[in-house]
Amino acid sequence: MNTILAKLNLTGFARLLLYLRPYWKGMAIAISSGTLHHLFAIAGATLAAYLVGLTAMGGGKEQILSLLPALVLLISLRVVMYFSDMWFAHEVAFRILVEFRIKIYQSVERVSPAYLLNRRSGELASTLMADIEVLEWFFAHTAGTFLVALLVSLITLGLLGCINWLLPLVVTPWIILLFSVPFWFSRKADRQGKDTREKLADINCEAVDGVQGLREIISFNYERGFLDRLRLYSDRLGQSLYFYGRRLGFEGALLNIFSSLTIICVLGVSAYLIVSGQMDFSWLPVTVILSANMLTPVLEISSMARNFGIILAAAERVYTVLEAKETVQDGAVSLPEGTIKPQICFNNVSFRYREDLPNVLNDISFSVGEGETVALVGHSGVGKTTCINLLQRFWDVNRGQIAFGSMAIKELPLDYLRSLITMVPQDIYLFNTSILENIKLGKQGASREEVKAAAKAAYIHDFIAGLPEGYDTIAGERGVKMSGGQKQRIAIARAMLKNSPILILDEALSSLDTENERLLQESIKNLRRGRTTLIVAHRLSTFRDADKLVVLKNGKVIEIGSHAELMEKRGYYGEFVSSQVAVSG
Ligand SMILES: Nc1ncnc2c1ncn2[C@@H]1O[C@H](COP(=O)(O)OP(=O)(O)OP(=O)(O)O)[C@@H](O)[C@H]1O
Repeated sequence: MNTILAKLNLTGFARLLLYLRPYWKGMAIAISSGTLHHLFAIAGATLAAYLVGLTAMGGGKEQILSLLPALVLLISLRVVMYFSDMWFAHEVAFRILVEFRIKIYQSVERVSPAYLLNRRSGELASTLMADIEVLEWFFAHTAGTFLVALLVSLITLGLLGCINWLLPLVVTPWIILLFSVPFWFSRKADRQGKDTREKLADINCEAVDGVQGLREIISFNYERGFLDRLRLYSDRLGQSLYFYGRRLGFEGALLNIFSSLTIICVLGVSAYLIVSGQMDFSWLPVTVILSANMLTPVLEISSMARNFGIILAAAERVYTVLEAKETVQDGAVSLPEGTIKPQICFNNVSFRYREDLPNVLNDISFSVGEGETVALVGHSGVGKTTCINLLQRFWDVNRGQIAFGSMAIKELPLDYLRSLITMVPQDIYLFNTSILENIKLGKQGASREEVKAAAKAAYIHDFIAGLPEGYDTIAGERGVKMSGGQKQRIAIARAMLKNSPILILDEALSSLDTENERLLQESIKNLRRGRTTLIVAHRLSTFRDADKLVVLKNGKVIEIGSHAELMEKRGYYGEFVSSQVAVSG
């Protein structure tokens, strides 16, 4: 759907309207109910006006009483139709918004993590929540209302024509004028709408930053500085909204003037028709009521159209996420024949993050044999994390190849590739659900017993069992209720359950206390058993334990060998270890 929309290059509203297609039945009911609601309202008011005219002209009591039930019926029908209009229009709108939210989330997943690295979480949150919310105006109150206004205007003009042909002739230009007012300012409205959405996203970004960095803000006494920033962004939003509101006010004033002039013209023409004997006086209230009621949906749509700028800007921001391009293409559709050898081979790999940036990796080659543990070693920024990003195909190499045995990873379906790899990152994310569910992320259908076995192997079972609610304890948002070491061991239990042949460990930079460190090392040892493991290593204890070390410098592999071999060589690695020992103490 997204690619079709992009190919057709349909602009703003036409693209939004395409999303209504699957809901055409609900929309048809909403539009019919909306039209009937307005028509019953007009008919009721017209009948009431006619009765007033009749009474003023000294009409018969029986005739007036005989028309009263019809008036009650029209008012009741109007209420029922209003209810049905609101119900169906909102039902359709909210179903589309749910679909949009899911689609956006799927799009973010599809293009992650490269996409997320270039965007602030507040900006994405703003699109996911606020921008989508704005689209509700369009789906619930604009698309159908526009058709209703058009239908009601045409029907009412016909009715006025039945009273006298001059009346629709006078009213039509005003209706066209009222419809067209928002379009006179559409360029300005689009520009202002875009600006306010951007300013709103900026302030959302700041707010999210403030919540995420609250600990730093408090511990560095940055409250005042942060509040100043927040005020600055609020002022910018306020200024943008001021200009937006000023235009809205001006358009609103024009709409008011034109609608008043419409009624005055109708009154003037009616007076002329009565004086010239072309219309009976009893029709005067009817013509006024008819034209006033006809203006209601027209003004509704014109008022809505004044917000088109914001709606379009929100829609554009939603499309930007929906149509974001994947950094890597999932070319392969079928699984490879035979089994994949869990042997990692980097063959002359070169890579840069962007065309305009220098290479991060330069012609690097190394391999990790089946069941072997290899540690990537080197100073900060040398490209260790980049290697593991490329292995998971978050980005594709610019030159060379990464393969499992002889099978290039590019030839594997992405889902399959990622099912072969388990990553234990530095920064562990625990969801705000039970510890059981958090561990089960590794294997969603796992039984309680399987989860317990994994937790035991990760040396975290005793800790969990000691909690008042055991495995059903809520881990807390971002896992705040646990220590760093405990979170890491939960992540290791997760990885145990996933049971993939290839393991990537991004070793945490900070050291743990002795007991936690011992438990962590034991659990990692269990996890590594029988798996091909690539570690981004920071600690000497990890370098020593690895079967092989790949030493990186300036994006190049400069030494490969075991700790003992490299120490004996007294080359770059020897110097690196000495610097590490010096730093640690
Ligand atoms: N998304 C990105 N866009 C542009 N440059 C990046 C990106 N990610 C990393 N880099 C750059 O690539 C280089 C290698 O980064 P990488 O994270 O791989 O280093 P590292 O060896 O893992 O460092 P550390 O030990 O500090 O984690 C660095 O110069 C970094 O600034």
